[in-house]
Amino acid sequence: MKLAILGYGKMGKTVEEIASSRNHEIVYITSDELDIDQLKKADVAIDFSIPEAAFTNVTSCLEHKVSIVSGTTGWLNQYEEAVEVCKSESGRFLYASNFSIGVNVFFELNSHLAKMMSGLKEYKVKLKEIHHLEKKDAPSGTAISLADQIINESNYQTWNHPPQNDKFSIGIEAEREEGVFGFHDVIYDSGIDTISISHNAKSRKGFAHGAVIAAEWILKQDKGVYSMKDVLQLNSTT
Ligand SMILES: NC(=O)C1=CN([C@@H]2O[C@H](COP(=O)(O)OP(=O)(O)OC[C@H]3O[C@@H](n4cnc5c(N)ncnc54)[C@H](OP(=O)(O)O)[C@@H]3O)[C@@H](O)[C@H]2O)C=CC1
Ligand SMILES: O=C(O)C1=N[C@H](C(=O)O)C[C@H](O)C1
Repeated sequence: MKLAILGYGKMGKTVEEIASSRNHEIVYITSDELDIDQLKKADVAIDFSIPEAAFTNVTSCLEHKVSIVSGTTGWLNQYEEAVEVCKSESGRFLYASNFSIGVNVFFELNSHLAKMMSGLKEYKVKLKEIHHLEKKDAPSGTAISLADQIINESNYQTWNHPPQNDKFSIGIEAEREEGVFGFHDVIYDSGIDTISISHNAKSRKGFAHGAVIAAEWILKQDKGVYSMKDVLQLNSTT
């Protein structure tokens, strides 16, 4: 495939490495405002940029008939608007807060566990994420996805960062530590015991690999808005 990389930072460079190893042609790389003539050389673009640029990058791709896979976090207040642009432009758009296969398995576990725990009122859930010092947004997009999944399966109504003392809110703690690629912990605590599930990324390769797989996959699909669940077709028990 002919690939454009939007955002040539830590993730953009890892995407370049993985895409090249899978023999894809990288036709455009930018860390700045889009050059539309360059962008139009691509079949598909992968965006790992910054929260302030993601919406424009996504919608510009859709308007110029370039399929778009975005992993940038911190811009989801504009996600529904991007979905509308995708529909009106008859484009192909896939967003994921986390592209790694391991985290997508973890998402399935999280939903299943939330459903099991929803009747056990003695447990209170909280989330913890740890990332490297350069991360711009907090809490992480993945932590927000985990919280939204729990809300869908339980009586929790919202999430808070930093955590608040509210029984209907899921507290999310975010720590920043040098060299951490991405750690997420879902913790159910009672007076008797603690149950927790966690995911720890050992590098950025899993995120980039998932994004390249998603880009390969989306080019075979009809117009539409997709998620990693569509790509991976994980066999969920929920
Ligand atoms: N969904 C997932 O699986 C994952 C998502 N992420 C998310 O991806 C994003 C990027 O992460 P990361 O690579 O670590 O961050 P970096 O800060 O290393 O990279 C971001 C890059 O975007 C560039 N940029 C700035 N403005 C634009 C623009 N208008 N168009 C395109 N690029 C631009 C920056 O350039 P400059 O430095 O010159 O400003 C920088 O090179 C974050 O939101 C992060 O949370 C990260 C890992 C996995
Ligand atoms: O910024 C990062 O590094 C990461 N961001 C994503 C997020 O916000 O969830 C995914 C991953 O945890 C790494």
